[in-house]
Amino acid sequence: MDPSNEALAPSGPFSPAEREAVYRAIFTRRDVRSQFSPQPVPDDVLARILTAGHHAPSVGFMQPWSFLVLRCPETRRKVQALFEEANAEAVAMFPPEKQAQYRALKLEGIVDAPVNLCITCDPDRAGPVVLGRTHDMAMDRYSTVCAVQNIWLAARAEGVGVGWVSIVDPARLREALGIPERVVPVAYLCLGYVHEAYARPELEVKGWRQRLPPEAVLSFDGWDGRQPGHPLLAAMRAAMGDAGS
Ligand SMILES: Cc1cc2c(cc1C)N(C[C@H](O)[C@H](O)[C@H](O)COP(=O)(O)O)c1[nH]c(=O)[nH]c(=O)c1N2
Repeated sequence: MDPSNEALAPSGPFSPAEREAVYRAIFTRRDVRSQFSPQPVPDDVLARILTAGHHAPSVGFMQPWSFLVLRCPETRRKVQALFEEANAEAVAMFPPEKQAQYRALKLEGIVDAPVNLCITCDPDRAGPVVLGRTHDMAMDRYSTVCAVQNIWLAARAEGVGVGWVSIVDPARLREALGIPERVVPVAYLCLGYVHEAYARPELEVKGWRQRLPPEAVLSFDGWDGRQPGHPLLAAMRAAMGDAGS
């Protein structure tokens, strides 16, 4: 018998209530920009959230992430200034008729949120040849994003909102935080307790963009395999209706 079999543990479905809780976290998770309470996020709560991140899947079990916890107001003000600069460039990239709407959006909560996280990816964490990264070097970044998603969902369950800010020049962010050249800043997140949040994405509420219907994202047996009458589409539509977001 394979001795590693002894490490197996039962892995059946969750109870209905547990399953509901997981889906509730998924469907009520929001990108938060404006509703942060200044109430500090205690270390034990942050530890649970970060541990969820550290238990994400990763290519070759590489665990390429680092979690930089940023509480110092001065550091966050520096990043806020980087955002302001990048955002002024960003607005000019949109068609003229979208620029006023873009300007009216609040796209970060860097100093409003009591804690920020910068989540980085170290491509050298597990040596030059990594199981599973042999044919696509981007797999380490994808793994880091899995950690981000775990953090986002765990935070939701804790009543902590998360906002991802990507309107920052990555090289300047690296410099501001003393991140080595080889390390990639993947995500900059603002975290804080929230007492209310949008039921649907804020960009949808504010008319920027709508959630796509299932037929826009589903195909069968290849890229072009559209099947408009497929029962999976109707079932997904119903599930999206139940999710209400
Ligand atoms: C990689 C990445 C990067 C960003 C985002 C998300 C992700 C995944 N989002 C949040 C984004 O706008 C939001 O997720 C969608 O609008 C959907 O809304 P919910 O997350 O469902 O609330 C985001 N939001 C924002 O206000 N400023 C930003 O710079 C970014 N950047």
